[in-house]
Amino acid sequence: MNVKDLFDLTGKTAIVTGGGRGLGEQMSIGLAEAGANVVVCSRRVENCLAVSEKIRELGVQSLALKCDVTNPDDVKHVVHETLDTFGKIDILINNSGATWGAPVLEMPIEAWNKVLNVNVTGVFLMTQEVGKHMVKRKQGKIINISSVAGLKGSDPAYMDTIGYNTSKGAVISFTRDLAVKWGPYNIHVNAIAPGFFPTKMSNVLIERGKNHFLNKTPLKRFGSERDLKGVAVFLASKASDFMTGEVLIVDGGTHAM
Ligand SMILES: NC(=O)c1ccc[n+]([C@@H]2O[C@H](COP(=O)([O-])OP(=O)(O)OC[C@H]3O[C@@H](n4cnc5c(N)ncnc54)[C@H](O)[C@@H]3O)[C@@H](O)[C@H]2O)c1
Ligand SMILES: O=C(O)[C@H](O)[C@@H](O)[C@H](O)[C@H](O)CO
Repeated sequence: MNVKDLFDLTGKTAIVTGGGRGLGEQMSIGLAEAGANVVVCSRRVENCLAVSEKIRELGVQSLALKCDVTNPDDVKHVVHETLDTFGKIDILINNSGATWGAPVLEMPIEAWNKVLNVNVTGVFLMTQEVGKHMVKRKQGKIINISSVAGLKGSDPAYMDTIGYNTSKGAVISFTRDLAVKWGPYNIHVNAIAPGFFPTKMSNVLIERGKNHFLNKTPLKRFGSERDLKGVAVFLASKASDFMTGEVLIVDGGTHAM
């Protein structure tokens, strides 16, 4: 198969959670540029509508749906609407995420539960619902957004995020175990561990420790809009058909240091 065909997503259907802004928006656009129809969902449907509009301008179809990934009814609704409109789901990107900064001894249980709920339970709920369809069809690509923070501890002067780091480590364990369980169903489950990308979530950290983080990044810059979408397209496409249970680190070399 020609390499361009390996990366082609024409006719595929993708769901991206938290697709209304930040990295989710960038990856949604990337999948659409590669030919996929994309369902953009998030808590705020206004953001999703704007991203859907951009996607339709690329000549593919898009739906914008409200979805809190911690709410099983919302998750079911997204899967139902997607199947109703497109008849199948080929790709799921579990991108929604939340964080909370507090020293361990001061971390409120409510914040801990919220972070774990969105970042871990949300990934589970969405995967379970989409998986019912993918397992039956014996086809699927699931991409979970972890973080470099899930692979190592962070400097508390800049990132005191015990719940976040824990949740992103859990996303990697979830990815590996599910890859083993669903490999026989021809479902590929991989994770991406991004380093620092300026978004609403990370801007406060970047303001606090720009030089600190740049010093810890061999490529001496933060991730940009073009740095993640190609990786997402790769993991969503035939080009990665012999990969599952893998974590791709996209961090300018931070983890290598
Ligand atoms: N920006 C970075 O440097 C960086 C690095 C590593 C990993 N990540 C991860 O990338 C993902 C996207 O983050 P981002 O940087 O674009 O930040 P962001 O805050 O712009 O995006 C987070 C998205 O998650 C959605 N979300 C939050 N709670 C939700 C819920 N309960 N239900 C549904 N959607 C919900 C938000 O609406 C938003 O669309 C997150 O999982 C984050 O942990 C980001
Ligand atoms: O939002 C995130 O997940 C952060 O950007 C982390 O991934 C940092 O890059 C890392 O922890 C630096 O030490």
